[in-house]
Amino acid sequence: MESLLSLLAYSCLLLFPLAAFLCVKATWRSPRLPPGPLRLPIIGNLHQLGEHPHRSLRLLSEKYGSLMSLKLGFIPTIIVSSREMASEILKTQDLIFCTRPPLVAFKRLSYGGRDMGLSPYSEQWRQLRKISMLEVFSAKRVQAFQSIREEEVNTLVQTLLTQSSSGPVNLSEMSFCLFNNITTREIFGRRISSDGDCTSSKYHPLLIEMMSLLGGFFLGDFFPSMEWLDVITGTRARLKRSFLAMDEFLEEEIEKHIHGGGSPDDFISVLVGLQKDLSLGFPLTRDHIKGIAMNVFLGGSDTSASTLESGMTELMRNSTVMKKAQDEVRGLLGNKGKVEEGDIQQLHYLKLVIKEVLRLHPPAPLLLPRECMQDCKINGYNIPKKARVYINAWAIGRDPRHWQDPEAFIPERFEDNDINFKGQYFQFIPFGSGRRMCPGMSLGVTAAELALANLLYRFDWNLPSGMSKEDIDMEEEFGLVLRRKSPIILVATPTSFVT
Ligand code: HEM
Repeated sequence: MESLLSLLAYSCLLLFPLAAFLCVKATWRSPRLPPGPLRLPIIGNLHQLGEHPHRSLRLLSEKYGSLMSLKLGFIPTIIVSSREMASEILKTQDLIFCTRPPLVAFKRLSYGGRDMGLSPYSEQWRQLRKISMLEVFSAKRVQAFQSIREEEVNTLVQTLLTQSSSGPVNLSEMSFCLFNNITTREIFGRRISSDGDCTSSKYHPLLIEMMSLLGGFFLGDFFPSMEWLDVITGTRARLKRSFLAMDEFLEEEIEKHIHGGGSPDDFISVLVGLQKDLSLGFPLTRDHIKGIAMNVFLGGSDTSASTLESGMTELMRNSTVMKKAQDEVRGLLGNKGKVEEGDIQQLHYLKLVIKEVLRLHPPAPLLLPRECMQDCKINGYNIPKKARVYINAWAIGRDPRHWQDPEAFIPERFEDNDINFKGQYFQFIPFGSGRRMCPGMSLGVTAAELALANLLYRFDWNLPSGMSKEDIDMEEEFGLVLRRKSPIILVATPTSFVT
């Protein structure tokens, strides 16, 4: 009986994407579109809008305008694809839009609203964000982790030296491994895998599974009255299983820290220490600590890995840019042997390359969803309370009204202007903006810059034999975080600078 119900539920699920696709297509072609924002009677979720929702949504927005209003299941949903509208939502009316929707996975992974990244806006959330910004994500803490980043990048280089002699290397996997280790050392004071290899760690598949669940499809998110279907399809059980495995791991780590383990600077030590601080204004519970640790674990690895992976991919396609970036770092460092963080400030072109990577390949293409807290108007359009809001940073970064030759990889476009990704230039918002802006920006960018600089300084890079740059697969796989569909496999040749 149970398997029959599962079969029925899965058949329904298979029909949803089709229904969504047909509905979008049908309305798209309709000559009788209502004036104002487009209303599409669609069923399903963003993932059903085609394989690359950010791409499909851009096509739709080019046709119908920079603010689209959809009905996803029973949920009014707004998609914003212009700099002006993004500024309106993330700056002018940020207070109305700074909450997260109560998605099934968000509720579970936030410990029922006790974390920072996935919880709704509340006075308690405000306090938690304030404390985290001061104690966990501060410039002082970024500085304190310098040696972790340098050691881990050095481990990557050593792994590359060993593996490069026996053929092409999987740089996507290595980059994921690098940031996984940096992140876990920052949180727990220890890496969770052996040197250069994270695929053998039991937490590697867990992290992948959790990321997939975070960006995954739960019927309850679109048809709240049909949440029971997620039980039948098994997605709820999957979520519960992964959450409990992660929770057990976090519990063990916190216990170790309480009994003197970890390192004094790691996030868990800092948060456990803060529990004794009576001036916080609210009790910092173990669930809060686990919630923040979970945020960093999930938000810190994939995003930075995606930046490095996209960066190397673009450089392989653009040999002039690659040469210019390599000349810069090699010219500056000479025979020093390795790039350290103190050198990065002088690598101006490398910084432009990272900006261009984040413009064309923002690791979170639709940011994280927001929810409208009260009825309001955006540029004359009525937005209902509880509407779910996605900001298409991917499309905004490619908007021809603000970027010349937007699809081309040209780091020089950032040369003679102040445009940066710190949330003031709404044509370029890979980290979001406003109250919910990414707090890990400096941690992520500093590590990605250091890793890229070392890869360019210490190795020459080529495609595997028989492959030309036109063969590089630029397909991106959609999830909460953007990753390449095929890993980037390259031949690394150590230079004489390597020690
Ligand atoms: C290149 C690297 C990264 C990118 C592109 C990135 C991007 C983002 C984006 C787009 C958001 C949503 C912002 C919004 O809703 O307006 C976000 C939120 C967040 N990120 Fe990052 N991120 C990166 C690295 C990191 C790192 C390294 C950490 C932790 C160490 C981190 C932790 C978080 C957290 C906790 C939030 C939730 C903030 C909140 O809701 O208050 N991120 N990130």
